[in-house]
Amino acid sequence: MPAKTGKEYIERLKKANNNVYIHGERVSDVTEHPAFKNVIQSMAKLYDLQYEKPEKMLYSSPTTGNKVGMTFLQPKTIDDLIARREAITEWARTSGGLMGRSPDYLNAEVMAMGVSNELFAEADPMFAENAKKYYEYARENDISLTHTLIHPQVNRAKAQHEQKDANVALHLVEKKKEGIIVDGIRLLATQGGITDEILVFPSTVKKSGELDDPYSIAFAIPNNTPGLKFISRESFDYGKSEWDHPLSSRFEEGDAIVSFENVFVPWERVFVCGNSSICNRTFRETNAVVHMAHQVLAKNIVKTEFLLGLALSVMDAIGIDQFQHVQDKGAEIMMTLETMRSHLYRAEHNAKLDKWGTMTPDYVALDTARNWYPRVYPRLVEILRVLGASGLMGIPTEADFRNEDIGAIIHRGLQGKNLEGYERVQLFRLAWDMTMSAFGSRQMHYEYYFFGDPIRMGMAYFDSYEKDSYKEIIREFLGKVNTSKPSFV
Ligand SMILES: Cc1cc2nc3c(=O)[nH]c(=O)nc-3n(C[C@H](O)[C@H](O)[C@H](O)COP(=O)(O)OP(=O)(O)OC[C@H]3O[C@@H](n4cnc5c(N)ncnc54)[C@H](O)[C@@H]3O)c2cc1C
Repeated sequence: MPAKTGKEYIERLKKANNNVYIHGERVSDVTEHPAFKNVIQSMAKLYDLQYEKPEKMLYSSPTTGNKVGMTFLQPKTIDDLIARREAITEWARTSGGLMGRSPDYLNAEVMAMGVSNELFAEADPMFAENAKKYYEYARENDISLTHTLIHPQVNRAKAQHEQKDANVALHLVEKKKEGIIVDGIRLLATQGGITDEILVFPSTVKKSGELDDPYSIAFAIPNNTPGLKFISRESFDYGKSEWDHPLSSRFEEGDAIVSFENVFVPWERVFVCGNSSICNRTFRETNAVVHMAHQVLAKNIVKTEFLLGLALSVMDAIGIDQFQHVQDKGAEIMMTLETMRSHLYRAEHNAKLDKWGTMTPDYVALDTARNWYPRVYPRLVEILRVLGASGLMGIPTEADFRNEDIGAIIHRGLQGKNLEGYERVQLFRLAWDMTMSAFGSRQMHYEYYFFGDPIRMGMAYFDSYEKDSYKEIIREFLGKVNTSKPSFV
């Protein structure tokens, strides 16, 4: 099957009738429900874009010759890497980088695990074959994916097997002839229920010991598998117009708790079965984390461009761009953007073929970028908030502008240096939705926790960083100091 269109994406969701709950109710059709229908339209536009720009968004499948999504490509050259990133960028631009879980993120994971599947074979060659076949299946059917990596936050001081109710977290219940039975809760599936399938994988950061083997599983199943429930948090899409809520009304992806009640997973969909050692190494040894970080960096560059454009427009609108601290804050965003671009350039141009023949970006560049952005993004949001000041609260709605009594008053009273009131408020509503609305606050939280807990990610970064050569510089420097050690020390 060739890459899907937006219409096909929506039809599949309707047909699947995933078990989604929100605001205390079972959703009968996510494609029509106010909490999901708008983001589903945005997702559909991504799939349509594949056919609007086929030269950029599609390539010929190596197995069927069908035109499949470029974001599934196994890059074999630096040009391939760049082509895949350009497709990622094209998708990200449709939302200013605000759809964090557009399908390319998990397409990169599925690709990497599918082609670098040796690790899964350590337990049984069948698991490696499963990963390979799943990549082909996802690519050929343009499967949209959600994923869940985290155990519930019960008691973080204890391993899963030590929890007072050790059956809360998703765990292996039984191995059967045809597959496995799993039961329990996993967090937190962004786009849960508005995608075709779910990937269950270990955390990218947290490591487990052998006693947590029953919790150490990886598999992929359709989102309408019996026993699977997506329990969504309340929606931040309040059904407002695009003028009022320019981001929340289109890009509110939703986050869901995922409940598995004795769910059956056929063996052909299992990649890791009760093996903490393999789980601990999955993301790094398959290079999945590298290809996912490449997608994330490309997306975050688009997001930073969007934020910079917004900050500069706010400066223009209220005539603050000549003030020193305002320029300095603008420079901070610019330097962030340029640093991210440098990481991307280094990642792509220092890429090397891995042992499976995949052109793999420079991991140090990407690891640095993925550790750094969660730290800097809250600052970028703060800058926009500080520059916007009262303008982020003086934001009447579109309906106010249409009201005969007050429309003309606010149109005049809220004019800017270069904009009329209606246009200035529209701009500031965008800045508010990016920073302070429920949607904007979630974006900040999301970026902070995107790849895992930044504190533990930072510890892992510190641990894996090559340090000896730097200590050697100091040893050598001190060794050249012209002195002689006293005989008594
Ligand atoms: C908006 C949003 C969307 C998300 N979407 C997804 C998704 O689509 N799929 C998915 O799988 N996950 C998703 N997540 C979850 C995300 O992966 C986690 O939030 C992240 O990995 C951190 O884990 P946690 O939330 O369990 O935090 P916890 O591990 O519970 O940490 C809570 C706090 O305690 C501290 N802490 C806990 N344990 C330790 C320790 N051992 N050492 C030091 N400090 C510790 C942390 O530093 C942190 O400050 C999402 C999260 C958010 C906020």
